[in-house]
Amino acid sequence: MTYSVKEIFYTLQGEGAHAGRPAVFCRFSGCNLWSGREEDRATATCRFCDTDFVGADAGRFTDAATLADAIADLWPNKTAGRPYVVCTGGEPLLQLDAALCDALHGRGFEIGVETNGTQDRPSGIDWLCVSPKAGAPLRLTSGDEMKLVYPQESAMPERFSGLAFTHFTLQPMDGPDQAANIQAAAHYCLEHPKWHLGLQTHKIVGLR
Ligand SMILES: C[S@@+](CC[C@H](N)C(=O)[O-])C[C@H]1O[C@@H](n2cnc3c(N)ncnc32)[C@H](O)[C@@H]1O
Ligand SMILES: Nc1nc2[nH]cc(C(=O)O)c2c(=O)[nH]1
Ligand code: SF4
Ligand SMILES: [Mg+2]
Repeated sequence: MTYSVKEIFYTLQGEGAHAGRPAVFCRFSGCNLWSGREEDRATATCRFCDTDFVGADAGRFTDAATLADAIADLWPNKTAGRPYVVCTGGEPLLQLDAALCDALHGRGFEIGVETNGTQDRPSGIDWLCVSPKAGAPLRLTSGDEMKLVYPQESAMPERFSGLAFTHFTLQPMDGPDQAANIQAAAHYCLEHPKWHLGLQTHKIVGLR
């Protein structure tokens, strides 16, 4: 298995129930719901993406051990705090497999994943965060966190609130309507306390 990786970086998890936790991010190249090209955005299945995942700027890794080593190299202090890696993208479940999970566990990492939920999961994921997209079939209907970007026509929270997740996070959509979306998401949570408001804190702090 060759892994195409856009970027690997150390930061704070900005989103969801683990917000504030130091983590190495591994952003895989490519997504099944958008090509990543601006000229395709208007006709893509997922049209609000805030991320550049085109190209393998960090490299093509021909085996799991080499990629796991590159991730482990960025963890700052090998003795304090459980090392945490967040696999994202693009769509990480197009590439993340059990061999890479094993290699990361072998280096002491706890493994978080950010996924659009359209692909099956390999074994070995410790924290699965699913973020469904309107118009894309949802295959992963259970996990640790449901993190819904709000609002999305035809993917409103009522559709997902009965699924088997431990945490339900409503994340306001960034873009031209961000201020209104934050207000609307906050009020939705007040009226539906199962859902917790989740802001993209790395953008506030100025971290990647
Ligand atoms: C860039 S995606 C990569 C992982 C995966 N493809 C997914 O969609 O979950 C990482 C997270 O950012 C969220 N996201 C993407 N664009 C956003 C935006 N404009 N506003 C708020 N959240 C956004 C996604 O829903 C997802 O939870
Ligand atoms: N700091 C930080 N936290 C994040 N949480 C999810 C992210 C993502 O793009 O998947 C992300 C990201 O891009 N940066
Ligand atoms: S599914 Fe995720 S990576 Fe793909 S376009 Fe949507 S937000 Fe971006
Ligand atoms: Mg991001």
